[in-house]
Amino acid sequence: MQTREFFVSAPGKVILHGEHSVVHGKVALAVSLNLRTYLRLQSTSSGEVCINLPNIDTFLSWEITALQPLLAGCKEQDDLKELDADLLKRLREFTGISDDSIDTRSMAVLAFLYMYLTVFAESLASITVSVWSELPTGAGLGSSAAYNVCLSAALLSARGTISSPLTPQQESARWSKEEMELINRWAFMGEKIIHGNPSGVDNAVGTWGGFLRYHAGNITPLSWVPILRILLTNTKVPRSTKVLVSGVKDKINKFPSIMNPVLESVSAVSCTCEQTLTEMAAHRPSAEHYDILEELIDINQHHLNVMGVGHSSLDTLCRVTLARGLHSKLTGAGGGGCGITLLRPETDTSVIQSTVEELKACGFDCWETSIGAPGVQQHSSAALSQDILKILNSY
Ligand SMILES: Nc1ncnc2c1ncn2[C@@H]1O[C@H](COP(=O)(O)OP(=O)(O)OP(=O)(O)O)[C@@H](O)[C@H]1O
Ligand SMILES: C[C@@](O)(CCO)CC(=O)[O-]
Ligand SMILES: [Mg+2]
Repeated sequence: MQTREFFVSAPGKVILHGEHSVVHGKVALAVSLNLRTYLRLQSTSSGEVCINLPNIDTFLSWEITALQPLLAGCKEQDDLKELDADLLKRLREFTGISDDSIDTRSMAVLAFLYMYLTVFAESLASITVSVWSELPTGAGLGSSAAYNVCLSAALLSARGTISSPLTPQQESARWSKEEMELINRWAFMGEKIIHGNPSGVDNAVGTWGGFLRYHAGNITPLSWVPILRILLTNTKVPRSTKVLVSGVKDKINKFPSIMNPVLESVSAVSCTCEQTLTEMAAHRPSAEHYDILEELIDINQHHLNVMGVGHSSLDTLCRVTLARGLHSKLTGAGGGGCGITLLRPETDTSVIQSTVEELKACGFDCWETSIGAPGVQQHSSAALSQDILKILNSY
């Protein structure tokens, strides 16, 4: 390992349509956000692996010699489809993290240690990894995926499995298509640890960035989309993607003939939305196009409520925005967390301001966001803001 210091970042995401249904093989539309997770990796000579996660107040280190026995009997990870269940079991015993834990810190530590051990299986390296994010943790904006994509890119580069694409002249650089595919596949392993049964859409957006259609593992970038204005609201109600995803699965198993048509209908919403966006990009976006997008948002929000992933805070968001003619739905796993509101080009600034004020008065965070940010990148320290550097360099 030659790397002495290494910076990477990956974006969060919003799902426009298809959350939960996408776990069951249906179509989703998702887009990257301008909020990112940043990671600094340093090679050290301490004989330890250290992880600093200031967002979740977690600072831990382990002796490499204590971790080495966990790898005994480990198989080579070539297909990256399934987790190594025996290694995960040993890791859970080692860390004292139970199978049913959804604790924020435990999940982050388990995902890190699993990825570290499997990437560096041949020779465990002495490194310090620090991660800090602009994304709210566990709020539906893909914080887990951005975390896993950063870990995957940094660990694979430090190990030499993929290149370090940054040249001395560059501030930011991206990996080749093949390398990004590998980053995405390893990040998916981390998502499996944190989510239980992820579809892969979140790590795909974190890796590739931009606007994507995701269907049963197939990723199609959508380059022909109009510029959409979106208001993001964080209800600040905590929830766990893992619990919500498993709740939907239970409902499908209990009422297959009722739930399967709902999933199918959400898939049709995604496809109709994609068709409408393509038309909007090809011609001038019209009021009728926006009417369709708004109706699709309403239909999907009702479906998500049927799946059991709504929350009274999200009902409040929908009610407050609808009183001003704006349409909202939850985004990500739901159960609280974040919602999106579509702004029409003609929506008056005063309407947006009063909506934001009323939502803030409900105790929510609310801001107009910008979408379509680049996917995972390597950075020079000069590319990062002083604030971010200060946080990452303080460990
Ligand atoms: N900045 C971070 N530092 C450490 N751990 C993080 C960070 N961001 C996310 N995580 C890990 O990811 C978990 C949150 O994942 P979860 O999937 O529940 O929410 P999300 O990814 O924000 O939302 P969604 O999956 O609905 O988009 C946290 O509990 C923590 O384990
Ligand atoms: C709820 C879900 O559909 C999206 C979470 O952002 C889960 C997944 O796709 O893995
Ligand atoms: Mg997540």
